[in-house]
Amino acid sequence: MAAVLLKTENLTKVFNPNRVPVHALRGISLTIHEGEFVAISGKSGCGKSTLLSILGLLDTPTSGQYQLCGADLAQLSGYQKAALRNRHIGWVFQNFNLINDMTVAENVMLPLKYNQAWPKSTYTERVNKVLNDVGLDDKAGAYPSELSGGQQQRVAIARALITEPDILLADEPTGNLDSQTEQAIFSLLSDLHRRGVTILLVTHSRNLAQQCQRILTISDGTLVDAE
Ligand SMILES: Nc1ncnc2c1ncn2[C@@H]1O[C@H](COP(=O)(O)OP(=O)(O)OP(=O)(O)O)[C@@H](O)[C@H]1O
Repeated sequence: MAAVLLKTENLTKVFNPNRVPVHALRGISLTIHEGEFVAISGKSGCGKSTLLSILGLLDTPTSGQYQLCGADLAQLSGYQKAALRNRHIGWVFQNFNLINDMTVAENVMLPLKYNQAWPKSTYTERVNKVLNDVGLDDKAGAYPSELSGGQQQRVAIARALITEPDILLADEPTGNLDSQTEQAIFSLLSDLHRRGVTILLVTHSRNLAQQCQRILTISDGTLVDAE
């Protein structure tokens, strides 16, 4: 059995607890193992992004337990959580989040500067490798504005992969792309999964979710179905 990468028990998230409370998550318990490709699916507003933000250490739960790579998050300081995030998690967002006045290579290299694990002498080699992995080796010197949406998302995926994270968290990564480019980006994620990357994908698309190994369906902050 593959190792457990992340495990939650009874996670809740309440926004605006002192005004009009919004119960975004109402007790989510799940386990993700190394090597899985899992979709988080459900209607708009059901809590998908809130869950992913907590799993990716961009937000904290109101209550419940969360263990990432064996570490209990409740026991860690903000600094320790940031270190854990840099070491274990790669993020891909719907709107790419590239820095427009940096080249593709500079964007992709950025996470290495916040991660002590990689000596500076290896940066160029690593950038070339991940750009090759996403099929963009000829675009290292281009600026984001010179690329198509699909190419920009490939750059964002390369940037997420450069530190060899244990898990890739993708929040609607194809939400801004046409259907043909959506399928191409999904194929890239599938290919990365076949090469050993663990992926958690938030998607509205039932079609994409059904191409993953497992679907976690959320409704009104609750896990209703695990296929
Ligand atoms: N910062 C916030 N403050 C208050 N309420 C919030 C905040 N963020 C999210 N919510 C609420 O929490 C609920 C879950 O939101 P979330 O963004 O997780 O849903 P989602 O499933 O990702 O939706 P979508 O598919 O539309 O992106 C919604 O009711 C939303 O309005």
